[in-house]
Amino acid sequence: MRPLCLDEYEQQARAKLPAGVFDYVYGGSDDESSLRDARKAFDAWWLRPNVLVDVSRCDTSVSLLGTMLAHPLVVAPMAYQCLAHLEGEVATARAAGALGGLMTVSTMASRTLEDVARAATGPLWFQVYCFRDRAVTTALIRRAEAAGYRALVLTVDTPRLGRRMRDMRSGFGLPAHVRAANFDADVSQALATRAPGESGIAAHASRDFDTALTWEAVAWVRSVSRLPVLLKGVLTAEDAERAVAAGVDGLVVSNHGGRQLDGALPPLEALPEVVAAVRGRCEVLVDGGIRRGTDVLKALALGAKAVLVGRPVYWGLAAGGEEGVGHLLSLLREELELALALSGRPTLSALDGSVLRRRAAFG
Ligand SMILES: Cc1cc2nc3c(=O)[nH]c(=O)nc-3n(C[C@H](O)[C@H](O)[C@H](O)COP(=O)(O)O)c2cc1C
Ligand SMILES: CC(C)CC(=O)C(=O)O
Repeated sequence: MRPLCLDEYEQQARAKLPAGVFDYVYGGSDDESSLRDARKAFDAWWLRPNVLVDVSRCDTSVSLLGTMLAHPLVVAPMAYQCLAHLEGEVATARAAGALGGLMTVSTMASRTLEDVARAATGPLWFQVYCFRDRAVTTALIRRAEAAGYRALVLTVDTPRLGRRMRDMRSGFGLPAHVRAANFDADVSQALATRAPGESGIAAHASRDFDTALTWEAVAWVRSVSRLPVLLKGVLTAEDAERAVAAGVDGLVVSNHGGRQLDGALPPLEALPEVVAAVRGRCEVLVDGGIRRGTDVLKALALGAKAVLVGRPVYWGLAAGGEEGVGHLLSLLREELELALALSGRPTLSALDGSVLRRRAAFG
């Protein structure tokens, strides 16, 4: 039977993918406590529905940085999607666009950013990792501009890679048929499978990622491109304040899916302080642990304009390629629409703190 919810896609993917690939996607860093807590944070809120509201039509559409979208479910940037399906990011882009949504394409995609743009049926953002060699980053940004990407998402929580023990144990790296498609072959060689004990992903990151990244990089990215810039990986009011002062167009409240600093607070928990600090001066999005329509509803009620969905998209891709991602995203969109109806809030703009009650008062 076709999966009925996102977690059922995870089960299918677990059965289908090689164990090392499943672990790379599923896993977090160290003890994986941030990975678990991201989910638990949603349970800290109950919903307060209003009844006898006309919910015969519920509207999930939203405008993000000037682009109208049919729903607020943005595909998170995720590397190496050919690990899950031969078409990789191209299949994901087609599925996201068909449903009227937006996809963020990773610097470390396994299809070239131009291939993804050619196949895409909807808007794309380009996720930027800053490399030690700024010329490499500049060249990627120029290519993204030429290919029609609409914004740059600068990931700021990965100056060094978190210690992902699953990948170390399996000696995880890219199999021969998957490559870092935006780069020359030497990068894919650095990423190749290793002996158990060492991760190829970590080896590559420590070779090429800029460990000296500071706020200067934000000004630099803004100076090299006229595209809107979002920062991904902000978790505090003080960093949000600095980001706004630096002129960013958006923030993604994120702890990188629990794959970087283990013990970092759940993004949902960080969201209110970031929203309060931003005071409407830029867009605020959130990711981490979104698995149900009611999770999306809670994130929006706490002030996010949209959410990014990570691992579930990988599971949809593994289970059924473009069709799998399309069905998975439509399940989540339908769950969100039903959650709006049953909470008596027929539009996203009707969502605010009044739909939430902190569960700490319970037991
Ligand atoms: C397999 C995998 C690859 C990822 N690759 C990237 C990446 O290339 N760039 C990036 O900024 N974030 C990357 N992330 C983090 C996601 O963009 C996102 O922050 C996180 O997965 C959200 O949590 P969720 O998986 O619970 O939805 C990756 C996550 C996973 C699971
Ligand atoms: C290339 C990797 C650093 C991609 C990533 O961000 C991740 O695996 O979490």
